[in-house]
Amino acid sequence: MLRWLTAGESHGPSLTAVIEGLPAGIPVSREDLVVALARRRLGYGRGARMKFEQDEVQFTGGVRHGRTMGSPVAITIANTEWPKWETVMSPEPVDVDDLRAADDMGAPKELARNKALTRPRPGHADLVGMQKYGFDEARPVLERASARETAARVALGEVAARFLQAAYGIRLVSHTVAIGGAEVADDVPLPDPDDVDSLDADPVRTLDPAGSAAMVAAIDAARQAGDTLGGVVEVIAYDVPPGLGSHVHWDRRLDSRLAGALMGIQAIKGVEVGDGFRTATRPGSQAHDEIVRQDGVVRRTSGRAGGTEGGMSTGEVLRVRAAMKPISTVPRALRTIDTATGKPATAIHQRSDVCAVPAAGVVAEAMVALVLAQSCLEKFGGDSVVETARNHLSYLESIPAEMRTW
Ligand SMILES: Cc1cc2nc3c(=O)[nH]c(=O)nc-3n(C[C@H](O)[C@H](O)[C@H](O)COP(=O)(O)O)c2cc1C
Ligand SMILES: C=C(O[C@@H]1CC(C(=O)O)=C[C@@H](OP(=O)(O)O)[C@H]1O)C(=O)O
Repeated sequence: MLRWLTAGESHGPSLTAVIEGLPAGIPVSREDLVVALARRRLGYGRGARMKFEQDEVQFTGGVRHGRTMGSPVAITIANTEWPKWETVMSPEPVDVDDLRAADDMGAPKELARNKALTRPRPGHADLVGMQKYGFDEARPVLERASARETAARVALGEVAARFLQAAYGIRLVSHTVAIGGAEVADDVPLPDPDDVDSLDADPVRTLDPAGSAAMVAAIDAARQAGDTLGGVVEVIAYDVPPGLGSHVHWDRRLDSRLAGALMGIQAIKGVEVGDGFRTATRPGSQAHDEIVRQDGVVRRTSGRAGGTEGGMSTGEVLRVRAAMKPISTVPRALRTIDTATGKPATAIHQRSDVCAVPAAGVVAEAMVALVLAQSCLEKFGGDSVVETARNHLSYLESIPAEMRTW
């Protein structure tokens, strides 16, 4: 069983990620993680932190001489700003009243970080987190609700992606399909996983120049208006074998696991598998992917289902989308209450992103990689890359020639 966990706060000393159940022999290096984390920091509309955040990453377990050993893989990502937050986020007891009193007496800005955050932001975890955990301010909630945590998931996802490629030849890519009201054109070809550099070179990670320009303009307009934007990202996986997941039980369905993993990303409010909600508007004759024999192999005439049927991968291109709500720290602050007094107030506004949709695509790609790695290991097992790759091949060879899609 493949399982993973992350820990760490947005302004704590570091993030920690552990993944257990990966086979031995996956080629992966610190440099791979550095590149993956740099991709997550990209994207037009991100805030100041992404300009200086270094994501100082290292393996602290499970990898030796560039290969996994089959033991839990542990990763640490240091937070660049930790020295400024050492007191506010100190794990040791501090006299909070003293610190807050210093703030009230006009302390320099770095000390004013201690101020109680009592004006919860609509759309963030602040208010309900305070109610649930019994806090009198939002700091202990927002520190973990923050999408800083997604850096840890991207690092784990990179290890999973290296595994998928080395063992089964599966490759993944993500791109942005909409920001605010601006969308990519319908006829733009799917991105090539072997050329992510072209995607990453685009300010919003899309291959449609007109769509990209419209999205950048939308972000500029939102910034000028003191507003924020959400959007839609798509993840595509190529060369996924048929039969991952299962129709026999709800929690074994691949589509259910993918949806759960994508909804588990901060601010994601909708998931589509294949054409998803658009399929619901079509008649059955135009909703499914017809099965034909072409050039001696089984083919689908379209990819509307997004590569799953009956909760299993079909062997076609896997395609899932996630819809992100606009950033909830809105500069033109929304109405809230001050939880210290109960009186009306405007929500706290601190440094924040205007739009983080391009980064959410990189996070979504990581989550899909993790789910696929888990599903592949359930299907093929194996304690080494060589063993699981052999099991994969023998399964494919067991499928009768009349049913093969390759
Ligand atoms: C990559 C990424 C970056 C984000 N950046 C911010 C940000 O700068 N400010 C903010 O208020 N929310 C940001 N968010 C969204 C919050 O984390 C999210 O709104 C919050 O966790 C509440 O969303 P939820 O209701 O889905 O949990 C970001 C989300 C992602 C995925
Ligand atoms: C730190 C990251 O994203 C953060 C996500 C986030 C939020 O509220 O989710 C708020 C901001 O944090 P800060 O207040 O420190 O600038 C973003 O920068 C990151 O992605 O690494």
